[in-house]
Amino acid sequence: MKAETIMPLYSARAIRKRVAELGLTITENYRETQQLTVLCVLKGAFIFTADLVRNIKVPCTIEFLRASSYGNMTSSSGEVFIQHDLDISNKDVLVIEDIVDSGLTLQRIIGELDSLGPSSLKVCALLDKPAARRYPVTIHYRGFSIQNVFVVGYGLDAGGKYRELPFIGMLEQITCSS
Ligand SMILES: O=P(O)(O)OC[C@H]1O[C@H](OP(=O)(O)OP(=O)(O)O)[C@H](O)[C@@H]1O
Ligand code: HPA
Ligand SMILES: [Mg+2]
Repeated sequence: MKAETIMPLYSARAIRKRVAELGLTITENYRETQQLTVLCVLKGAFIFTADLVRNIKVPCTIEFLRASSYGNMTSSSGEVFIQHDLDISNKDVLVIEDIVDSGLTLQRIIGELDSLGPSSLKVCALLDKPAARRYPVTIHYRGFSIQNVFVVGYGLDAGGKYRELPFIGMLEQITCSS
């Protein structure tokens, strides 16, 4: 029998502190911008985006894009399903991701958004897993760099579970004798 445990990695307090720092840096870098388009990548980035935008002191328009490739698995299916109804022509766009793992999702999103003619396109990711990267991508604002482990909480899921946790933890599967 398999059971799951979660080993805490970043507490709610540590996340709050880092999100505030990111907000300050982003505010500084966009201080001349009239209206920043913040693009939340659903579902994983919904909590991070909600917290981050309250730390960005520049007028924002919040938009959403749906990207999915993991489904119920802990490794990428290799295909990314993307859905949106964006009009970002001539807009300053900041893409918000919860995690960049293989890089496939972000690479596909950037390809799609580039074709829509934004005036600038940058990426903010809470978590970066550089050891897992297979598709090169640029992350302009990074919360934490983590090892090659599967993490959950603060928006991140495993098969749809654990998004609601206020902290980020490593998912561990243990085999129990029954
Ligand atoms: O760098 P990659 O290997 O592509 O992995 C990163 C992507 O995978 C997760 O999305 P997922 O497909 O699980 O959808 P979800 O956000 O709805 O959970 C995560 O939220 C990122 O968007
Ligand atoms: O480590 C992860 N956790 C949750 N979702 C993910 N999607 C890519 N990597 C991860
Ligand atoms: Mg997921």
